[in-house]
Amino acid sequence: MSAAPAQSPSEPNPLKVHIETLEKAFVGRAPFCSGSIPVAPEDILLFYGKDKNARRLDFTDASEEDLRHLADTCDPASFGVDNEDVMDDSYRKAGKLDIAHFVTTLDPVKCGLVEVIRNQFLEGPQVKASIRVERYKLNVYGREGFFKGHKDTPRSESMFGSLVVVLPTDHVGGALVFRENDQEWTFDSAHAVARQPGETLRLGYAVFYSDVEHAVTPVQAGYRVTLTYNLYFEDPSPVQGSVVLHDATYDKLYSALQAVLNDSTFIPEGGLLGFALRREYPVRVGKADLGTIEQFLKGSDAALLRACKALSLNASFKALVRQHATDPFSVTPTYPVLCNRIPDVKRFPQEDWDDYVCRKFGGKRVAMNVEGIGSWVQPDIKIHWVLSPRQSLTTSKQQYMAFGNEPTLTYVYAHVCLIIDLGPVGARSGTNN
Ligand SMILES: O=C(O)CCC(=O)C(=O)O
Ligand SMILES: [Fe+2]
Repeated sequence: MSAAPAQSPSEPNPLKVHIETLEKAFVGRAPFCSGSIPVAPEDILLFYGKDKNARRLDFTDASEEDLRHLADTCDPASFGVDNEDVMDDSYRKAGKLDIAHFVTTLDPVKCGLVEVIRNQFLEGPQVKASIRVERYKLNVYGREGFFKGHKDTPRSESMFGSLVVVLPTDHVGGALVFRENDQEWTFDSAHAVARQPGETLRLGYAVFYSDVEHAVTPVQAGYRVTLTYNLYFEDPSPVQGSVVLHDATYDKLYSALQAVLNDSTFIPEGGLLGFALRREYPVRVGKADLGTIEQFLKGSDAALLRACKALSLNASFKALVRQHATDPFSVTPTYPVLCNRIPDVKRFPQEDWDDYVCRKFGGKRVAMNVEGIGSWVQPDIKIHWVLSPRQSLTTSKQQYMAFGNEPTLTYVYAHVCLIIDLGPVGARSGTNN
């Protein structure tokens, strides 16, 4: 009888290789798309004002004087920190008009922007989802106007994205910058709308998931005028539609999961496979069950769930909650706890925090590296993380204190995980793959 060959130190660890395969497959498209689109002159008329004497501005030939009048009519734009409206021109220097103070002839459906959202931004069955485009604000950035990095405040569970339309005015600077993990993308919107005499008028646009950090760099000359819209899924987005649409991320994830699960050396005894979702999701403060998340998944997160369903895997959404000690030196460190819902941890006891969360919310302590944890504390479960959560999730005020474009604490962004409970080889799922 020959002994099983010992693994040499130079040989890659097969579990690690499989985990890396899954991680690579769980990469979707960039979290935004941008460009320019031709527009008819009659579609870029603006009527604005705060009293009976509204003014008409035609963007086909707006003069510097016209734009200055618009800028002077604007209110200084604030931004939201928690539920406070903060005015701080080291963070945002711009003028804004609320929807009561302007109307435009621009129709995002007629001018082709909704088509762009479907064809260039959404993926898989969501291409067919019905989308609501809600007019939100008009912003004017004069010389040295800017907006530092922020996420757009979630306004409901079904809000998935933001649309920024840059009107055709001569200006320099004011690029939109998107950041995610270690990546950064720049959309030079001034260049997108610049035109030589006789050239067609064009609108600049950017569509992005509203939980993506974005910023507007300083305007160096001219006026940059934008219209912003909030984007919602009108109905829960179809996870499995009758029409089969090509979805490259889904195909990659399906094949990778299938290949990995077919390998009988991959977690042969069964266990938990964890994916921190790529995007964050709006949850209502104080009513934070994870029930609505499935309906409004974005990009590669939606593809992942579809692939799990197609393979009949037992997958569920969970929140990984970590203790946030007000004074980390005064409490004993605890393991993070995996919960079925998002507990409101604000008033939890600091000592024996994990016991409390487990008891009250049916949570399970997860074996993870925690500095200073005593060997007498035992975790309840181990998760093989394909993508481990970078941040914890709580509803504590500090955790949610994020810079948004609107002061509100009705909805906040939550980090959520998808956990696959894998059976042993031969009984991986409901259909024994
Ligand atoms: O004006 C822009 O380009 C973006 C504005 C923005 O991010 C916001 O209003 O939240
Ligand atoms: Fe924004």
